[in-house]
Amino acid sequence: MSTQICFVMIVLDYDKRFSHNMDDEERKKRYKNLLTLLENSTKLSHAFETRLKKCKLEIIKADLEKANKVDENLPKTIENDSTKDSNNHPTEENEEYENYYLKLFQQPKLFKGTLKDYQKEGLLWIRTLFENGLNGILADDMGLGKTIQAIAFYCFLIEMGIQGPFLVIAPLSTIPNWLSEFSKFSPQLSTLLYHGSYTNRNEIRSQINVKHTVGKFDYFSIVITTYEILRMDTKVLKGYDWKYITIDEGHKLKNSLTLTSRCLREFACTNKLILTGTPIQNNMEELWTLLNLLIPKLFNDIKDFSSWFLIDNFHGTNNQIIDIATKDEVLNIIVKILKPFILRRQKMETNLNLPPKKEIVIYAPVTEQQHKLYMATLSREMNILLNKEPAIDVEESGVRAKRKCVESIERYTENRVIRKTEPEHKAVTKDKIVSLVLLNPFIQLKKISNHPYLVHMPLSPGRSSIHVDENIVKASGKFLILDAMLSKLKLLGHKVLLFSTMTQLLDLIEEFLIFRSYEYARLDGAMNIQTRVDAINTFTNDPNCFVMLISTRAGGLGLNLTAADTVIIFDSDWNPQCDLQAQDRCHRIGQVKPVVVYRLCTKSTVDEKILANAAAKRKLEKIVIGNGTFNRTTKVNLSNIKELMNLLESSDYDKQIQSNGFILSDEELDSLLDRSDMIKSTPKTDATQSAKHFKGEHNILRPAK
Ligand SMILES: Nc1ncnc2c1ncn2[C@@H]1O[C@H](COP(=O)(O)OP(=O)(O)OP(=O)(O)O)[C@@H](O)[C@H]1O
Repeated sequence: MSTQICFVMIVLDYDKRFSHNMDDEERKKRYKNLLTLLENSTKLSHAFETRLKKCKLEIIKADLEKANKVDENLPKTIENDSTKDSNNHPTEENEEYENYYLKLFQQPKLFKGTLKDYQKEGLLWIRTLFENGLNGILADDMGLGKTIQAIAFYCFLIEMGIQGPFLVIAPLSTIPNWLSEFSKFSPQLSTLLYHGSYTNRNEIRSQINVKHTVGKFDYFSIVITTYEILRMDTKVLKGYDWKYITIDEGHKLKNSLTLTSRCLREFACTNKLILTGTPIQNNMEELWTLLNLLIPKLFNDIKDFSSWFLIDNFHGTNNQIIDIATKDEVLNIIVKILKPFILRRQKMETNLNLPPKKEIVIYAPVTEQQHKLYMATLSREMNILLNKEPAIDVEESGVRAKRKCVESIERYTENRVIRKTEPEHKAVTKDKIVSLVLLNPFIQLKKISNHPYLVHMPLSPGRSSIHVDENIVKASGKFLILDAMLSKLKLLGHKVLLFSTMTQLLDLIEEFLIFRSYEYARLDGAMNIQTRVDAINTFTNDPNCFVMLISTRAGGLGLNLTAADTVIIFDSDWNPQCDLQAQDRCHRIGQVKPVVVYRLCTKSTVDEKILANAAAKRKLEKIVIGNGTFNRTTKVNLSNIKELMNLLESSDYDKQIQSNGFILSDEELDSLLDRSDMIKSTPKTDATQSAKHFKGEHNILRPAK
């Protein structure tokens, strides 16, 4: 049965089930759209896959020829394509035939590195879309070199005589990385950072249309700017005739109503590439937003998309989710439609041989102070919360309350929900400050689960700064665990990335690190580009710099921090993709040691709720893009119940550990920090390149003898 007939049958079935929600006209229109999408997508997928197979075959042949072992049995072609090529490409009877496909797979000369094979495939994919007048989402796992593939594509464009101007839009935190990757991998190309004050930007603009020459090619600088500047300067920037726009960390566009999405829509440039390691963050609408921006003709109606895709609620049981996902095979069809426009390779599918990574959840105990504040928040006992009752004063646990939390809650937090919420109660006394967020008790509970000082901060006598002594550790279960872990991690020579969603908490951890005399660097949203670069350089190059404190939202994107081999997620983000972004800062190309991610969670508190919510949210990503859905080798069948169940049941963590008391025993600590299981399985770091990569597949392509 042809795909189309099969599809029509599915559609008819679908028609019956959902007819009650739509009028006839509307329904017909949507099915027609879906049909057209599927048809176009299938053609495009086929075109790319055929091209890729031919390239691979020619590489193998060239490789074998070089080794003087030409195999007579090798087929001349792998597809029974006609000798005519509608795109005017050389055909197999043409002498240039082999060279053509070999060249297709060569990296541009202006690119001064060595692309890995999967990156060459990526380049070919971007090129195939471009040559078909289409755009796409390069969604490779974080750290596989999306930046490099985009840079190589700019090199390719310039070598093709396309002069630009070209634009890269990226979050501020990834700008230093773009600049350094351009200068490392295409040092001959000129880039222009479009950033700074109004006057600065005015000056920079005069250089956008200045031509440069490299070899025999003329081109304009590659302009690099941030989302923020794009929003501020849309009017002027849309006036340029951009030939290619790359949007880094595209998941930040979130929905079509965001200012950045709307600004981007005003740009005339049709050729765009979105880079994101986490294409599905919360729901399918976000993915649609990206596709609508890139291919508005195909993905033009959000209602279509949401009417086909009915499984955005992932809080049901796995069986319920599977029921919805397999009904009408809609999921399978949607995936086929999306396939040509999304390329995603996961680390384990590449031949990079990255060292292993494991993730351990550590359940921290609740201290007495935390418990009292937590219970008081739940029952809204104002006396206790306002610290009018000596029983919960920090002095109770032996701490002499002394110092002051200077800043108000709003300044500290990056969570939008919190930012909007004014603290309902705030009282500063001689020796402490009490800050309560009673309008949203959930936030207050989250703070208490992390550290009670976020609610009750002791002040230094006569000074407006926090008082730090042993109690900064004793007051919080997570700090007790952190303290024990850090001293051993330091002894063992590890370097640590420590993430938190709250900058107020980072302040507190910073006080603790100073108290314990650990050297550290810090990266948060309030820092400018240069301070960020300095912090990254210090952490990377100074062997004594032990910890890098990073705010999850501001510093989790696009950074390369492979000097660390340990990640501590002090408090989890509501969006699990943010934590995944965070941990992949050090599990990426360049990492030579096994990586362990420790996620701290305070037992029996909202922390557990956040983790459960994160697990539910990841189900969407698991079944839509999990297990190689958008690579070019796996043939996933998302109507297969068993496959779906396996995906849904796959655990997000390798191990869960619960501390039995307030102090970790030596054995507990040793078992927590033990990496011997990983060292044994650490693969060689030198990945084998070139055509050897394809030889496994070569056997599959060979006709049976
Ligand atoms: N072919 C290559 N040769 C040498 N280094 C490489 C190559 N490809 C990638 N790298 C290095 O690997 C690291 C990760 O690459 P990059 O930052 O581009 O990943 P990414 O996929 O964009 O990650 P993220 O999603 O986190 O932004 C960088 O340090 C980069 O220089």
